[in-house]
Amino acid sequence: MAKSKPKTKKAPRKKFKMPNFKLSSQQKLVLGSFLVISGLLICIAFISHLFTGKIDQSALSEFASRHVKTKNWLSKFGAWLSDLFIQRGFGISSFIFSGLVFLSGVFVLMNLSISKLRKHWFWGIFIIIWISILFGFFGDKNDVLGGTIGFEVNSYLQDYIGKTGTVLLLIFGLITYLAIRFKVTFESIINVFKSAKKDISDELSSNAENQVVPLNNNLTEEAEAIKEAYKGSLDETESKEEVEEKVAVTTLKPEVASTSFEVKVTEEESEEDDPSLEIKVEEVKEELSETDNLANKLVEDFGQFDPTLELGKFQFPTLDLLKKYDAEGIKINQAELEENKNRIVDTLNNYKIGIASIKATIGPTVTLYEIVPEAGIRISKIKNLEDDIALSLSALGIRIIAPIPGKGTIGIEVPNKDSTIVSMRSVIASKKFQTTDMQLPIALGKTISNETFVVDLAKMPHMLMAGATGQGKSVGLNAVLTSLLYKKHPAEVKFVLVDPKKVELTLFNKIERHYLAKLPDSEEAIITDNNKVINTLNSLCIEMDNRYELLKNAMCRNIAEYNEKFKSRKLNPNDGHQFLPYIVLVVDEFADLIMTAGKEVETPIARLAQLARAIGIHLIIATQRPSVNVITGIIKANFPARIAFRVTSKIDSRTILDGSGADQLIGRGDMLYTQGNDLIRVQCAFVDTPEVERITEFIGSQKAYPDAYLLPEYVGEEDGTSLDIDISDRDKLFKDAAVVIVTAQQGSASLLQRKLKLGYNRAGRIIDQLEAAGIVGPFEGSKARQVLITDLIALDAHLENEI
Ligand SMILES: Nc1ncnc2c1ncn2[C@@H]1O[C@H](COP(=O)(O)OP(=O)(O)OP(=O)(O)O)[C@@H](O)[C@H]1O
Repeated sequence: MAKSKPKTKKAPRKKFKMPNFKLSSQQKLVLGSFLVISGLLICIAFISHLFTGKIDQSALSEFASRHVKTKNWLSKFGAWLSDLFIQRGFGISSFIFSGLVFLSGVFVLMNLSISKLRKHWFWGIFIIIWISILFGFFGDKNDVLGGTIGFEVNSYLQDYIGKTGTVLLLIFGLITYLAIRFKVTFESIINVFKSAKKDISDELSSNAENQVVPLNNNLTEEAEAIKEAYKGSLDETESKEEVEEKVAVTTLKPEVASTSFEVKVTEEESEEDDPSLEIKVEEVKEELSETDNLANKLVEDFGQFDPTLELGKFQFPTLDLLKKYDAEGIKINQAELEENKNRIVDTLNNYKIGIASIKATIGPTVTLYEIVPEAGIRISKIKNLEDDIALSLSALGIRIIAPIPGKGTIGIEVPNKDSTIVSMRSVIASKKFQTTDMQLPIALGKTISNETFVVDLAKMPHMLMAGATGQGKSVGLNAVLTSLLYKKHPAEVKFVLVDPKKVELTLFNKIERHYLAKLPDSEEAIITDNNKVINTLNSLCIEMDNRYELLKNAMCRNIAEYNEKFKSRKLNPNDGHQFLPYIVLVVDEFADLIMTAGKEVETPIARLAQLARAIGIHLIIATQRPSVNVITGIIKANFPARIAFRVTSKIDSRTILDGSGADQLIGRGDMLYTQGNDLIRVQCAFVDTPEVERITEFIGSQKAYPDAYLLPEYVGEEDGTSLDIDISDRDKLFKDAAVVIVTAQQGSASLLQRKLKLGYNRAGRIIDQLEAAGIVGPFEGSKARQVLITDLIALDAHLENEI
């Protein structure tokens, strides 16, 4: 048996996407029953046409007249429809059409797979046409069997390929239908013939055997009974032999049946062996839980939760707010290239280093010369010549990468005489940034091969940025913030900005109510006072703990999963669940902060850096002095993504990058980026203050939220309330807390934490005060405390009695 070729993997076919209009259960019932009834009516009209079609023919010409009567069981409409489909269309195969309409109704009613229905329709129409052509072959023009279309197609085919050609085409059509629709193969046809042959021969032989069986001796009890019965009803003329023969046939019947069963089994076996047969895997529907059902219903009724709805009309900043620079686009200076190449080759030759080949890649600020040294040259020898090469090229910022990872060449980066500005506009407009599906995409600039460099802050998950003064840090921070403003809706991301220099980030004040987060009692969202930073950082830690609690309750592992679940309405807002925006904490001049606040800042920063990645809080820390007492081991360990602008010493470079290189950069946004392994040289995108101003103004002039995003309140240990039960010493939020607890009838500290955005300690203290006031019962282990007041009226009365 010829083996069919192993199937090669098909390239994924682009699936036709149906427009996504979902029907509610009620709409499905209406549409489904409409289709089922239509299918039946069409069928009735067609059947009637077989009897009344001829009579109705004349009436059809005066169809519009009300007085003209038709005989069709569905009257004029039925007569018209059947004439259209059967007489002028496809003949009697049109019945299949009514079947397809009926089937569609059943599919809609029973909520079956649309793709299967599509298959039924495709093959249904195929067979309608095929049958119509087949009957058209034999019939005449007005024949009900083939219809006009069948006849016309036939005569067309016969004009071009003759009768024989038409017959062969029909046979081919049938084979195609059987092969694809019913998975018939050549082998299976042969098997059918074989089994039929076997069947017949078996039957013949068994018949022959029957005749020689000595009936009288072998009759079973059952046979005896039948024999008796036959005897009773025996016609006088029937002989005894005849009766016995009948009985023998009856008793032998099971044997014949078992033979045919055997044939069936062999058929099945041959099917199993057949390699061309595809196995169909039944899709098993996942059982939905009660909450899933509710969520599905809510989504069906209201659609997915849209966090952007409150600012539904929000418009993202347009590209024309960003400046276009003249000096954009790489210009190739052939003379410079040639000159540098000759110098590199000469310098290396002076040290007896031969070069096999050299290649140049021109970037916005530096050109990378990749050389392949001749065999036998030690790489370290070239690496040691860094200064000599720099001297001979009389250029700053030469960096030697020996070898370039994964390439087997040695790279020498030489700054271009005229560098080109990488504008923010060009990177934002790039396809890479526009089409990215990253969660927090940041267009940092362009690489040496002039590709836009986009990274995902959510994956980093935190970023450390260092560089000497005036080398492009602030511009870098602005580039990061601008990227996010161009890609994220105010509902999706919030910034916490810490700016001890007081001037760098002030422009972002305009978007306070859109994008910024702040402490409830602070006036300014941008934090310039170092003491306030401590509160904010601790508040972020509380927010982190709260978010972890929410994620734990929702059984999600990260913020993306949680938000997805919330959007599909599987989380109940009454349980404190809400859509969680990403929070990006930007700290400029971190060194200054460490100097003034020291450990108090370091601890929460380290906590956030260690834990906050899963719950969507990301840190960006910038510093001028990347010395070891600023970037401590614990901070460094949690900031795998680092950006180094030009630094003044090799030691600084080592602190920030764990290697040299940053000291050889040329400044003005020239930077090295690492995410733990390779160093990538990137020219940072340039965004000027007026551009940032235009963007913030554009956003700030639009409708905003009533307030900035409020972080949970943090009460420093020293100004916290004591556990005293004295009424005057109660927490400020005591009454609010009592209302929350009584309304929810649930005495738990975590409820207070969520509803009032409190830290754990403060919520715990309030619960103790509530207990002392007789509002909640005593601590009951893992269970929530009992609430002793039943409603708000009783609560008011209770509190008044106290005074
Ligand atoms: N990506 C860039 N492309 C071109 N020029 C740049 C780029 N980044 C910075 N510059 C130039 O360098 C100057 C200083 O940049 P920036 O203000 O960002 O430095 P800085 O590192 O923040 O300094 P400081 O720490 O003192 O605030 C800018 O005014 C600009 O002229």
